[in-house]
Amino acid sequence: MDKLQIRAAGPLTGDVTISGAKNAALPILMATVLADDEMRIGNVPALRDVNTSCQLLRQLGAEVSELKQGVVAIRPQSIDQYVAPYDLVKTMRASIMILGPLLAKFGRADVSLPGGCAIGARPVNLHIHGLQQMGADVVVEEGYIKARVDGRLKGATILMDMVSVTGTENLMMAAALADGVTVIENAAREPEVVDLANCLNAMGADVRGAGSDTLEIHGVERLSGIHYDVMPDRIETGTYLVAAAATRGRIVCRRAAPETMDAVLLKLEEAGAVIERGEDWISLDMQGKQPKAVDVKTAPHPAFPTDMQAQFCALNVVAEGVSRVTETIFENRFMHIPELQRMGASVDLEGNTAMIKGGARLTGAQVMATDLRASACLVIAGLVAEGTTTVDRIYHLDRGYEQIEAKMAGLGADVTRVS
Ligand SMILES: CC(=O)N[C@H]1[C@@H](OP(=O)(O)OP(=O)(O)OC[C@H]2O[C@@H](n3ccc(=O)[nH]c3=O)[C@H](O)[C@@H]2O)O[C@H](CO)[C@@H](O)[C@@H]1O
Ligand SMILES: C=C(OP(=O)(O)O)C(=O)O
Repeated sequence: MDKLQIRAAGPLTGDVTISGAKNAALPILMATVLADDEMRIGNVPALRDVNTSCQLLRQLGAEVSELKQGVVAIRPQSIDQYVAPYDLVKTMRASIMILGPLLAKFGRADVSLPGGCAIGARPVNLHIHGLQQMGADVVVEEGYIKARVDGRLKGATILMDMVSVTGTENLMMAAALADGVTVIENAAREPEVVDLANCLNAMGADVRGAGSDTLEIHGVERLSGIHYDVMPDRIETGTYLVAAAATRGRIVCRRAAPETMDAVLLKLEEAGAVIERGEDWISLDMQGKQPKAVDVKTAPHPAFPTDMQAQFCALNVVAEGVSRVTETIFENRFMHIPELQRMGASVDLEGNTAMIKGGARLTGAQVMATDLRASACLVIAGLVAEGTTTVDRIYHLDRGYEQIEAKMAGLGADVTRVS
């Protein structure tokens, strides 16, 4: 199993090119099922989850090209299977987003229940309930969600009990081909939801209100194949910016989407970073100074994203001062804390809050990645620790960071992959 070895190499400096967003690419790949002809998706990151999605589409019978220079072509016309099996779904929770498109287009879908994962239980009751409100017959049997509808789904008014990103996306995709108008209230406002809505609209859908908490989707009878480029990854961008801040560095993120990152950029400024931004770039300069500790509380967009919480824990551990990091989205998203403690971090966990005493002198250790962003947190800690840090189980990292060693090397970091 691959591991990453990290040795401190001073402040990160230079330019890094940001990849397409995992969390936008995955729903958009699932949305290709809805099209009547070929879809070409660009700016697709070469990630394990993207491979899994392509494998899933192939399993359904779609013709899927190899990913070349960020472009994948998908011909959904040959789909003749409607089952997302456990073996694929267990490796990628986002597979649940095949449920809405398959059901809307073909009237049937059997999708394995994703089950819990390291960061929490992550139920999918809101996805199921919304489809039932649109007239689907849904049962959970033998570990599978089995959904059927005779003819088209029907437009409905759906109030989401909680803000759910993939829940909103699943129902938006289903509603795109439904008969009538669907209103989704308390919808997620994440930029990736907007990117999916833009893609659907370019295919001929009529989705209104994306980016607000109320979506109105006027169902259409057919959607066509188009070329669509996925938005830049705001979490990857944030991760490199935090890594630069922790090492007192100075970097520029190219092909980024600054307008999607307000909460994170504000926190970095509070930590003492000088941030500048253009249309598609963000620069960060710590001017050689130690970062200041910042309090963080995660919440749905536009508040601070849970997918950046672990990276800010690493920053706060080496920053000046004390901080509180509160996680409100997932019940078990502090698996990185015990690993940071093994490297010398001073952190007390009290319920959903980490109380962090900054200024730690971290030392390299063997640590275990338990989920995607926890892995990124440990890489950042390794960049400032004395000695060698070995991060095990980096298959988590490969779900979300394209060519992390090469990108880190381009910024002067000493990060190598060992088998
Ligand atoms: C592929 C993708 O886009 N993943 C992102 C997506 O995950 P995902 O869409 O799975 O996360 P949700 O927004 O659905 O989860 C938010 C909260 O709602 C709860 N919930 C959700 C659905 C449901 O049916 N019932 C329920 O109770 C969850 O357990 C969680 O506590 O949004 C998360 C929150 O920003 C991010 O961390 C993930 O990176
Ligand atoms: C939790 C994440 O992803 P997923 O929903 O795919 O597990 C993430 O991107 O941090």
